[in-house]
Amino acid sequence: MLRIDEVSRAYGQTQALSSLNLDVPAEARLGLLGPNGAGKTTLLSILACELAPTSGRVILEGHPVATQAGARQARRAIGFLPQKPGYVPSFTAQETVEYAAWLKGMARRERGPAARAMLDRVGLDAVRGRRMRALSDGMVQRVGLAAALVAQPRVLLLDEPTVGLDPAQRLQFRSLIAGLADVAVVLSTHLVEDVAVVASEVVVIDEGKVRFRGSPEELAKAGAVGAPGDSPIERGYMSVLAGATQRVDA
Ligand SMILES: Nc1ncnc2c1ncn2[C@@H]1O[C@H](COP(=O)(O)OP(=O)(O)OP(=O)(O)O)[C@@H](O)[C@H]1O
Repeated sequence: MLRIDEVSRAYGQTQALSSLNLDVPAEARLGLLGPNGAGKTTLLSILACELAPTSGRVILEGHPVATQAGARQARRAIGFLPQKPGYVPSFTAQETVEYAAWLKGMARRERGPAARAMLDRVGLDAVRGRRMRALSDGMVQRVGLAAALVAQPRVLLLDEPTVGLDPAQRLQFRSLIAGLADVAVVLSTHLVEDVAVVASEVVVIDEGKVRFRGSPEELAKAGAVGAPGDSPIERGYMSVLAGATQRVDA
């Protein structure tokens, strides 16, 4: 479905990603775990075709995304909820999602009904006329999800979507993601619990490289005796970061 091939990205002297390979199969549920600065946002922005790699290729449904026009086209197949999306505070929830539909090139007559249907799907039908500035953080995040899904993408990329949400909002958002069908999902997070609920496969990245790829159960098994952490998965994650375990078959 979506694949990156030997992708590197530098910002000046900082090497954010180094020769990274990753494939996202159709209907994948991929949790991307990594500490602050690991390269998660850079990786998702490249997968979303919003940021060009310094070297390497992005391949969508078998076709390399080689030009700016190609990237624009690819973005229609990809829904992206960035870590810090910018919204117009005076727009209503409905207008925000319709605007996203316009950016995706949807026809005028389709935008209103599609936005309404998507806001309904994320449980916000009752507040679709409310302005963005009057919504709670959890609601804003769900509007962002509706906007990312409005053009029915085949891949959905979510960059740390539960940061800043309270525990109830986090649970609600996670169960929304877990319930999505017909779309491949890549969710980046540094919260191990997000992965446990949402992902059937986990990729751990650190210092711009893939350190581990496997199921949440395999990550749990990777926990070294005495590793820090509150759960088996967290102990596995900490062990991978400490270099005690390495399993990459990405
Ligand atoms: N625009 C930029 N200019 C310079 N350096 C950058 C830029 N964006 C990211 N970096 C650096 O690249 C590295 C990877 O950053 P990135 O934001 O991709 O990591 P991350 O895993 O998403 O981190 P976080 O969990 O803190 O969001 C870090 O060292 C970061 O400081």
